[in-house]
Amino acid sequence: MTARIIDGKAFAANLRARVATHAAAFAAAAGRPAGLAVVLVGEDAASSVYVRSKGKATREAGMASFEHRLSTDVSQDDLIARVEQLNADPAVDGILVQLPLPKHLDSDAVLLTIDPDKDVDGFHPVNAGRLATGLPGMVPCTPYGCLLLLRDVLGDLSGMDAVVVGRSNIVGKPMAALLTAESCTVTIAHSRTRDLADHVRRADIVVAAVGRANFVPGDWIKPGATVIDVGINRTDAGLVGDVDFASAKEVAGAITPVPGGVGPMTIACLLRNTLVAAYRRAGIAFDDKTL
Ligand SMILES: Nc1nc(=O)c2c([nH]1)NC[C@@H]1CN(c3ccc(C(=O)N[C@@H](CCC(=O)O)C(=O)O)cc3)C=[N+]21
Repeated sequence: MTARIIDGKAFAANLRARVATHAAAFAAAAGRPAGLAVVLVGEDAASSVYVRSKGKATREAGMASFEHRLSTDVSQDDLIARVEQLNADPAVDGILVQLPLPKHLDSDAVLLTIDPDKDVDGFHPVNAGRLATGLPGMVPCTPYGCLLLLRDVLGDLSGMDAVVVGRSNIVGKPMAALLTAESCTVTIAHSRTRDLADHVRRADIVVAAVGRANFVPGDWIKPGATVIDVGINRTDAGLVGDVDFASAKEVAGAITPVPGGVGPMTIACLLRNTLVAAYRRAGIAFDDKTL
């Protein structure tokens, strides 16, 4: 059996087009476009490219993009002052502080400063708590993008066995919370998990987010399972995921490629979250389940 390759790039393009339609309606209703502010500290080349492509996607969706570039040696106080300025700015609906930050900065303290209702990354502990308790809030972009792909492939996820490999606050933990809310039976596996292969072999859904190239081999995958690969690892062989794609695609029912899988969904969901934040802040009704 050879797996269906899940086209995250096409799905994300479709989602961005739908966001653009709603963003135009928002601008007409609110008398201003939805706005996303991205704060980039330092000159890291990869981050710079990434921030530029986010700005482009934001404008293409009919939203305002505000880029704030700060010097590598910016002080903690000055960075926090910048975030507070964006919290107070009525034209800004979403704030994203590009991670990782230079080592002299305390990213937890910076993330705590972001107004939770403008926290389009969903990284603020208030949003983690809202997600864990089923309250409306901002959901982290990458796990939400994974969920949209899973629903598209599988429909109702209720009762399925899911394994999330990786327990980060950015992907693993919120992914597990989302799958639990979909009534999956969720296992969170990590570097200390015993008999990891056995856990993965039981899973109808495998989400790999460990940050290690080709970490999950095909012979761990249950035949027909749906495999979502969150990893983006730069190797001599190019960009590869956390799943060994060549062997896994021979066993899985469906699998995301790297690149072209989860990555493009992350950006599309960032735009989606910015629109949701804009509607909530403006007090205009919007059914965010349609996005
Ligand atoms: N506050 C914050 N929020 C983030 O969401 C955030 C961040 N910081 N720091 C960096 C990481 C990385 N990240 C990616 C998003 C999309 C692709 C993406 O679209 N990748 C494409 C192309 C990859 C390529 O060719 O380089 C793909 O997978 O097909 C990659 C990486 C978001 N991040």
